[in-house]
Amino acid sequence: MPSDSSSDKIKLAEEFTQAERDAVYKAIATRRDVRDQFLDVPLPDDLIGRLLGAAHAAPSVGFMQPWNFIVIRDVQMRQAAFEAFSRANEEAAAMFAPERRDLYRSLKLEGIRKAPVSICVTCDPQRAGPVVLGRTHNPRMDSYSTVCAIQNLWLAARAEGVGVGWVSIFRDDDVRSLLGIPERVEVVAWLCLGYVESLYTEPELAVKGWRQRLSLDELIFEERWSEP
Ligand SMILES: Cc1cc2c(cc1C)N(C[C@H](O)[C@H](O)[C@H](O)COP(=O)(O)O)c1[nH]c(=O)[nH]c(=O)c1N2
Repeated sequence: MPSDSSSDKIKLAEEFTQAERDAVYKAIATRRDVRDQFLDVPLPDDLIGRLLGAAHAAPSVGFMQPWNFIVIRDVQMRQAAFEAFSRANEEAAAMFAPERRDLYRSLKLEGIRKAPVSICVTCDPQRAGPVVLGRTHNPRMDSYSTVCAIQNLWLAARAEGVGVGWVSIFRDDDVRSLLGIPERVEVVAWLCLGYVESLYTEPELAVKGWRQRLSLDELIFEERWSEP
């Protein structure tokens, strides 16, 4: 006989039709990071609102909800962010071994000016006071929570036909001063959003020979860490 808790689980599974389950996995499998495929078409405010609603529904440590979302449409702001990216990207290129550098330089790693909207996602470590349920022994849990919000937004955007690109090639201070973000607040992500003409079916970095997807089987351990 199944225990009460396992029959409850089975009931919960019935709340999604097979088509709804398929849709969730489809969004996960076909979500891509978008750099260059953005269309010059504005995103409606209500759509942006739904995406932010999805982000705000994310789990967070101690229900801290440490995120803020700075919505940036202004062309000059996006141009300034692009210039900050370009400076950081030059520094980044120099860090790769010479044989990788040309390939690195050939990659398009942002869509800041092409995408009509950027959203900077931040994390306020003071949102819920000095002691937070679940964060007592690892303060990074607030950043992890914010990343959960970003992933929710990213998947919801895929279902809405909106591309998202995460740009992290910035000096932190450049983004902070551009957007007036206080020192205590962490800059977690600069996201570029827009309708897209098409999406890669595989990660663009894999298609362009930068790095391939790892085998999942090799990443799963049974019971204990067991590196070969
Ligand atoms: C935290 C973080 C930061 C970045 C990224 C992702 C994440 C999670 N990615 C996107 C990344 O390259 C991409 O997710 C992988 O290559 C896998 O491709 P898909 O997302 O499956 O298309 C990314 N891409 C890019 O072109 N410029 C960037 O600065 C970043 N930064």
